[in-house]
Amino acid sequence: MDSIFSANHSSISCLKSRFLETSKPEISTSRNFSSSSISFSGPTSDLGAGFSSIGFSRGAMSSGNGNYKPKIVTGDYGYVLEDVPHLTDYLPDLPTYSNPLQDNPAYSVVKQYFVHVDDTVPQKIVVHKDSPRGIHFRRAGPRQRVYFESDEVHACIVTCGGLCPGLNTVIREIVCGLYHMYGVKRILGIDGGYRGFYARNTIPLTPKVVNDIHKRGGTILGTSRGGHDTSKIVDSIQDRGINQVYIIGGDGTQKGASVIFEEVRRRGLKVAVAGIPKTIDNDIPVIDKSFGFDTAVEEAQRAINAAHVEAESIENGIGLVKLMGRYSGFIAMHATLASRDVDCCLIPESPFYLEGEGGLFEYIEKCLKENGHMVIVIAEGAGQELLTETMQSTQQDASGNKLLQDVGLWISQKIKDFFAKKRKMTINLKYIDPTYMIRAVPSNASDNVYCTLLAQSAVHGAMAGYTGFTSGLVNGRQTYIPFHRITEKQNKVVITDRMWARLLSSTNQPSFWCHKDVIEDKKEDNAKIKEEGKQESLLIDSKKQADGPVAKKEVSSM
Ligand SMILES: Nc1ncnc2c1ncn2[C@@H]1O[C@H](COP(=O)(O)OP(=O)(O)O)[C@@H](O)[C@H]1O
Ligand SMILES: O=P(O)(O)OC[C@H]1O[C@](O)(COP(=O)(O)O)[C@@H](O)[C@@H]1O
Ligand SMILES: [Mg+2]
Repeated sequence: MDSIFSANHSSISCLKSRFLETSKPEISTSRNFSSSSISFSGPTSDLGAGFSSIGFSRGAMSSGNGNYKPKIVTGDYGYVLEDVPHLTDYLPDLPTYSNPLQDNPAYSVVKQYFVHVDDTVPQKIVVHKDSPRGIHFRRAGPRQRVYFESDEVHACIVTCGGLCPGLNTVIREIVCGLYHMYGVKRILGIDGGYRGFYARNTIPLTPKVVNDIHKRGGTILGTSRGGHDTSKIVDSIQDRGINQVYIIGGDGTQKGASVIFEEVRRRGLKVAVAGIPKTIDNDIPVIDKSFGFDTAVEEAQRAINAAHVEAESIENGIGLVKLMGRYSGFIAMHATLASRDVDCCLIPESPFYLEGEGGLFEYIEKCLKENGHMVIVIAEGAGQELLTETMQSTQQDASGNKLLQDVGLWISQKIKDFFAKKRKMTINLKYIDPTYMIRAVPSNASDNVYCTLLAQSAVHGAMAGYTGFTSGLVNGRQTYIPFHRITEKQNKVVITDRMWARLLSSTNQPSFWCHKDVIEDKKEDNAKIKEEGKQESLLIDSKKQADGPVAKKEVSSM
């Protein structure tokens, strides 16, 4: 549990009711439809027996989360479900329909068509005998009852932010999923990212239109940064009569999706807002990994191979490859681990230094002496703190992301200068920058399968009336994750984790860490783990307090 979680006792609303997905949700919570301070409690159809829900407020919400109060359900043994919003949270009287998948010949052999409403997926799977069961997310998949009739649905899809392999596959599978599984015929593509909602024409999408697009890189819808104007976007959604919005994009995009959801809810619209997380940098938290990441790592191998061939063919050859990773070095780390030809991997999370004992130059010299060549992989965000003040950029892109200087060029120059001036040694450095090549390719086979699952999960979720969620893989299972969990922080390589140790032992590079730093960091980690444990018990205690005698009576009357 995050330390920024703080219980808000006044917003606690108890809800105990046996769930039956076949029945219309019973609403037993207080709701305030006109204001944004709704105390969210899930539709009873989505709560398992014996669980209760509790409204929580976050002390520090990331931008785009407005007044949203996380929807928390607690159970025995420290079980916590971070649930996603549902349309019935603010539109309690929505009718339900039986899921058309029941009549779909493709699914007729499936033993169990529908995901059990009680199915949730744990965030932590490594546990001890006495560990509380911890945080869970709702399992994704088709539900027995849906909240939209097929011909009522008017869906739209938008792609935002930087490119990533697999965008077209996700678009294709949303269209085909809606069309073939749910009989939805009206699907629009929004042209060129968020601003396309109000500044461009739309693109009608059918299975025929999207049939072959997964074989192409990029996004057939186009993308952009900036241009998020919430009221214009929601006006456009309302004016066009759109009632399902599929938003594919990274952390910035999901923040944008979160404020769209807030505005839709404030206006009381029957519009499901579903996110599909996209990030080549793999910097979105909670999920196992992002789609396109494997493809990018695979594509990076080509650049690393080229660097290796160049380096080993010439005396004192150094092959330097710059890979993407603004704040997170996952691509560089995985590409290095996959390649085995890399002697040094530099990422934003692991500060390094150039000169002196244990520094980069000393290590390069050692590699050249021992092997006659070496390969270095550097993530674009690595070593930014080493650039001189004049080199450090204050510029931002249209979305407000910091624009980085080319660390690859900078470090190439530094290495050349050092060996020429200080060692009077001739080195041959070849700098390869495949940045855009690794994200402009079509997704590989495993990413295609992953994209399909993410897209279909999003479709099942929206049809089932869930909203304000991102579809994501958690411990190998498809889940629905509330937006705030995706946007509140960035996923980063933890250099005190075993994965980074594996990398260090594979490259034999220096850690650039002194013993004291390691101890300090471990202390910090332990303190964090303790704090997390404390927060989880706090959540459960306040839940028990909130239940009190009234809740007990409700339980016994079930
Ligand atoms: N805090 C935010 N609130 C609303 N919209 C945002 C926010 N941050 C980014 N966006 C919008 O999301 C879109 C994509 O963001 P960007 O950071 O460029 O890419 P990514 O989603 O891949 O991280 C842009 O159109 C941007 O305007
Ligand atoms: O030149 P662009 O399109 O701004 O993209 C460059 C940036 O995009 C990224 O791939 C990440 O982009 P997103 O945040 O859109 O996922 C970074 O690694 C890189 O710095
Ligand atoms: Mg981003």
